[in-house]
Amino acid sequence: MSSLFVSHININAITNNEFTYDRVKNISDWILNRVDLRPKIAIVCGSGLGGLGERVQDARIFPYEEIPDFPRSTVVGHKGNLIIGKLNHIPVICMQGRFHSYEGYSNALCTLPMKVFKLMGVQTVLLTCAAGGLNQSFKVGDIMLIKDHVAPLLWTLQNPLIGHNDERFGPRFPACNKIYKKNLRDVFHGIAEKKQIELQEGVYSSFGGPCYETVTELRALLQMGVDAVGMSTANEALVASYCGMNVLAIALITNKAVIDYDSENFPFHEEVIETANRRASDLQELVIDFVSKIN
Ligand SMILES: O=P(O)(O)O[C@@H]1C[C@H](O)[C@@H](CO)O1
Ligand SMILES: Nc1nc2[nH]cnc2c(=O)[nH]1
Repeated sequence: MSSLFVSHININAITNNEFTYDRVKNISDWILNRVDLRPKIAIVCGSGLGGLGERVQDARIFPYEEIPDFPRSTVVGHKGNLIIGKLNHIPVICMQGRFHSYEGYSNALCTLPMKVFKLMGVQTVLLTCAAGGLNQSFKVGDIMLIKDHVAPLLWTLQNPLIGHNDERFGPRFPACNKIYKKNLRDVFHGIAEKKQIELQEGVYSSFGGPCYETVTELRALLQMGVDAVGMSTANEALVASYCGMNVLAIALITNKAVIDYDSENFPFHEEVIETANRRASDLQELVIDFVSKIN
């Protein structure tokens, strides 16, 4: 049996037909029956950013493999734990590791946790990710608030909302011009200013991976106004917003996207993890303050 196997669920199912309301409710009830806390804030830790999970106090830790119908994490830098506890006395649910389409999961499966959060009563989802910096004024280690996305996979049958639509999750035709909430970005800017941590804001683009981009792809994205590139987050933001939850998304610029055909530089995952580890503590401090502010 493959380690990717998830009981009953076809991990390659392109449409969300596999993820009925009852099935998602079953997962959410399984979790709620094991904890007293009722978090209103969910946090997803991106590549190398799982250290935030270790800051959660009074933590109940559920390895993904224990949760019924939940996918497994297979990527270095993604531990694969769902953690429920408190950050600065505020109840939170934290994913120490996310799911990517390059792991062999459909986007419908990658975004299943957003629907679980919705049924658990979560109101705000804070997504973090590692990304390559395309904006030439960005430096490795910069923290960028995502204000919008360009996600070609979501233009295809890999859109996680394709399939049956259950209005208890959200509308058939969701608007996408206000996915990343401005009021939450404003709060986050205020916190960063107080802590004197420089913050960028920009457009994130995500691809399925696992390969990084070609020079020409990156140049085209630059022309479209993209500031950073990754392999996740846009799908989760879409589904969280569709489910009526507020979204704040943060990309850590872990490497420079190479837009020079003759450059000897190239992106690699160890650099991504190393930068994430180096900048983890600033990001954690910002997130912990943010959680207290919006609760
Ligand atoms: O899970 P995120 O989006 O933070 O991780 C990015 C995308 C790939 O998983 C990995 C590539 O280095 O980093
Ligand atoms: N697609 C993509 N994902 C990343 N994740 C971290 N860095 C990068 C990058 O340069 N490109």
